[in-house]
Amino acid sequence: MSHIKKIALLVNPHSRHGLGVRVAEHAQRGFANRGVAVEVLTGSDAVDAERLAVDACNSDDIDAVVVVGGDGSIRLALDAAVAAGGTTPIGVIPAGSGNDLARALRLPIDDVSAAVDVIVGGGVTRIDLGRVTLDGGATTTFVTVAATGFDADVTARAVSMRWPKGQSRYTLAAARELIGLGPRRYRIVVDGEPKVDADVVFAAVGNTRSYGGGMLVTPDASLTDGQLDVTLAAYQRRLGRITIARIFPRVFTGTHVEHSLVRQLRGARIEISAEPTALVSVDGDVVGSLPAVFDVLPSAVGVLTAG
Ligand SMILES: Nc1ncnc2c1ncn2[C@@H]1O[C@H](COP(=O)(O)OP(=O)(O)OP(=O)(O)O)[C@@H](O)[C@H]1O
Repeated sequence: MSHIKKIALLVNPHSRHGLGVRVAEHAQRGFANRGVAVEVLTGSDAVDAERLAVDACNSDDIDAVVVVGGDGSIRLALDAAVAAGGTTPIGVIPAGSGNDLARALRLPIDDVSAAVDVIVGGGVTRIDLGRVTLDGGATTTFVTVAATGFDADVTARAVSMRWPKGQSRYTLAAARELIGLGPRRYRIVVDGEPKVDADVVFAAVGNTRSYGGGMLVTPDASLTDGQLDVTLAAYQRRLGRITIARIFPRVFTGTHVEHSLVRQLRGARIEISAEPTALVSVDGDVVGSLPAVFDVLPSAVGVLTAG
């Protein structure tokens, strides 16, 4: 018998341009059919949604907080679970644009009934969270990938575009950002050891393998290893734009890491600075700029997964 008897369903009505509401109705029927009681929570904004999620995690009669939304909403619920002591498991009904956490955990995407089955099954995997500390001390957690430099510039541009949808939005945004591409001197320290002092195009710090809807930027990252994976691309003045234009599409398959200008690092604490500075985005939201420290909160929270 499942121990999931009552859930709080945290719905982001704005995820994937409003799709979240319909997905939530479908999920509610699924839970009702399986005898699980549902309390629907819809915040008036992201801050209100996180407050509701913390209250639900602290409530004795809620067995899990289930998110209907994308990675931004999931991060909000995971933060709430950590704030409430990290014992309430988080379920995921994917309804975002990217759904990269769901991909990493092999959760059903575009199959609400199957996602409900996973949640009712009650299996829990404890996962790591990433954390960014910006200059001045402000912190933000992330669940998928923190991007800096060219790929944060691409993210910033892509999220501001209404068209096209899906991965082609990133390709178009990348083409536009290539026009103004220049080198930045990056210094990267991994677990106290200086590793990089070079002209770099981008450095991404991954908790999951993919971001942006399956782009395998840190293809060997694991949610359960207590480490963060870094992928960076060196800048070569002569080859700059052409090389990046060649490397970038290979991110979709993860084969970019085989290119001689691309390097991978792994550690629990990554310090990155750049001259000139570069944007930092986490889970697809721009949060500030370098310098920043990226570290891991190992096994911080439980997510409902199959088996
Ligand atoms: N009730 C709410 N009202 C307004 N904003 C919300 C609410 N709940 C969550 N949000 C915010 O909306 C943003 C986007 O939501 P979400 O990640 O669910 O969808 P998405 O952007 O379509 O998907 P993805 O992150 O996979 O690209 C997140 O940053 C999240 O914090």
